[in-house]
Amino acid sequence: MPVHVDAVVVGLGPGGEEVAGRLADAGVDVVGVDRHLVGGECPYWGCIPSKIMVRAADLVAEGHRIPGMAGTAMVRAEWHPVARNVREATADWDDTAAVDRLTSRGCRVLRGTARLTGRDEVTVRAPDGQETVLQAGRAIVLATGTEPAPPPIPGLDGTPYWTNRDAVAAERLPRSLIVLGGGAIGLELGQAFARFGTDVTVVESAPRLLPQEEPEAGELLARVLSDEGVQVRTGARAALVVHDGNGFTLSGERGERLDAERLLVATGRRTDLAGLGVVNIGVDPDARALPVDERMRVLTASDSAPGVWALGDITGKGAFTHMAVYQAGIVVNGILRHGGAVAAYHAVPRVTFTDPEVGAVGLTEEQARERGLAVRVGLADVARSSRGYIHRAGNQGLVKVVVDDREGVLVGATSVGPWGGEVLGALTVAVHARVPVDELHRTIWAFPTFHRAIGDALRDAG
Ligand SMILES: Cc1cc2nc3c(=O)[nH]c(=O)nc-3n(C[C@H](O)[C@H](O)[C@H](O)COP(=O)(O)OP(=O)(O)OC[C@H]3O[C@@H](n4cnc5c(N)ncnc54)[C@H](O)[C@@H]3O)c2cc1C
Ligand SMILES: NC(=O)c1ccc[n+]([C@@H]2O[C@H](COP(=O)([O-])OP(=O)(O)OC[C@H]3O[C@@H](n4cnc5c(N)ncnc54)[C@H](O)[C@@H]3O)[C@@H](O)[C@H]2O)c1
Repeated sequence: MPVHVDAVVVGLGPGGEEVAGRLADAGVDVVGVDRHLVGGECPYWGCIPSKIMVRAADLVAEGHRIPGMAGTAMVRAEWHPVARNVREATADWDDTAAVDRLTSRGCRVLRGTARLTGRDEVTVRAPDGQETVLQAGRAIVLATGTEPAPPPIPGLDGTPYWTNRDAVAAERLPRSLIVLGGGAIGLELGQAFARFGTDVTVVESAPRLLPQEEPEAGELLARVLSDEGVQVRTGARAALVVHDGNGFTLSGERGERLDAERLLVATGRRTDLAGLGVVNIGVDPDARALPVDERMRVLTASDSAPGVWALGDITGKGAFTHMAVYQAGIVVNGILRHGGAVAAYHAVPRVTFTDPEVGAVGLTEEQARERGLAVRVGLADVARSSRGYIHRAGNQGLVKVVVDDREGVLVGATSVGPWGGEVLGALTVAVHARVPVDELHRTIWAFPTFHRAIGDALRDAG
C-alpha cells in the first residue's frame, strides 16, 4: 500500500536537509529519504573535514614562517590531532544528531535508496531490502548530489585508490601521494598532506591548475606549491595505473613514471540520473545534470514535470554548499507558493581553500569575451601592495577584475591571497548588485588591508 504524504525530499545533503526542515516548519507533511548520512557530503567527507585539515596545515605553514620575522620556532607537525578533530566534527560519521534535528521539526526520515517510479511516486528500498512506496500529493524534491568520477585510465579500476572520502578519514599520513586532478579537491587536500610531510605530486591533465578559473590564479598557485615542495605536473595524462600491493605506479602518456604509497583521484564528480529513475518522469537519464527552470522545477524533454523540483549539485549550476542552500530557498518558496526571486547565476562565488586562497565570482575574462562583452580587465599584485609588503612570508596573491565596458559594471573578479576568500566578499556584492564601476572607483578601501588591492585592480582597468 503506498504511503500518502505531501512532499518527499530525496537526498538529505545540505540542500535537501534545508528544504525538508523548512517545509516541516511550515506544517507540510514531509518525508526525507537518504541512503546514507543525513547531512550529505559536506559535513562528513567534504567542506568541513577538508577545511579542518586545511586549517591545521595552514598553522604548520605559519609556524614555518616565523624565522626571519618573529624569532625562531620548531614545528613538529603531527597528524593525529587532525584525524581526531575530523572524527569529532563528523561524530565518527554518525548522523544521529542530524536526524534528530530534522525529526524534531516534524520531518519523517527514511533510510534507503530512493527511485522515481512515477511523476508523483518514489519507491524507497531500505537496507534490509524492504520497499516503501511514497505518493507525494504536493511535491517531490530531488537533491541526490554527485559522486566521484574516476577517469577511464587502464588499470585504475579495482585498485585501492582514494577518493575524498578516504583522504579525509585518513588516520595515518601517507609517505607519498599522487593526486590525480588539480582542481579544488586535489589542491586543498594535496597541499594539506604536503604541509604535514607527505611527498605530494599533483597530476593535472589541463595546461594549468584550477583550469576553470583565471589563468593567473592557477599559475600563481603552481608557483607557490612548487616552492613548498609539491611536484606539479600540468598537461600530463596518465596512461596506466598499477598497484602492486604496496603502492601505486602511474605511467604517463609520454613514458614518465610516478610512484607513491597512495593515489587520490580528484578528477571531478558525476550525477547518477539513471539510478534515480528520472526516465520515469521523461528526463534523459544520460544527461550530465538535471535540467531545471529558474524556479528549480525539473524540465523534461517535452515539457516540465509539475510538482518535481531539484536542487544542489545534481542541477549542475555549481557544486557548492552555498549553491544548494540558495536553491533550496527558491524550492521552498515555490512549493509553498510564496513567490520570491527566481534563480540567478551571474554572481556565483567560489573559494578554493588553498594557501593562498583562490576566490572567484561571476565570469572569467575568457568567459566574458566568449559572450561578446566589451571586456576590460585590471590586475593588482597583492605581494606588491602595502599589506603584502607588511605581511611578507606567504603574501602571494592577486586581484583581477573583469569589467563590462558597455554596462560599466564588474561581471567577474578573482582574489587570490591570504584570506582571498574573505576579500571576495566585496567583489561578490559588486558583481551581484551590478554596482557601477564609477561608484567602485569612488569607494574608500581601508589602509593597509588586503582588500585595498581591489582599488588597485580597478585603477589598472582604467
Ligand atoms: C572534499 C570536498 C570539499 C568540499 N568543500 C566545499 C567547500 O569548501 N565549500 C562548498 O561550498 N562546497 C564544498 N564542497 C561541495 C559540497 O560538499 C557539495 O556542493 C554539497 O554537499 C552538495 O550538496 P547536495 O545537497 O547537492 O548533495 P550532497 O551533499 O551530495 O548530498 C546528497 C545526498 O543524497 C543521498 N542520495 C544520493 N542518491 C540517493 C538515492 N538514490 N536515494 C536516497 N538518497 C540518495 C546521499 O547519500 C547524500 O546524503 C566540497 C566537496 C568535497 C567532495
Ligand atoms: N572549496 C570548495 O568550494 C570546494 C572544494 C572541493 C570541492 N568542491 C566542489 O567539488 C567539485 C569536485 O571537485 P574536484 O576537484 O573533483 O573537481 P574539479 O572539476 O574542480 O577538478 C577536477 C580536475 O581534474 C582534472 N582532470 C580530469 N580528468 C583528469 C585526468 N584523467 N588526469 C588528470 N587530471 C584530470 C580536471 O582538468 C580538473 O582540473 C568541485 O568542482 C567543486 O564544485 C568545492
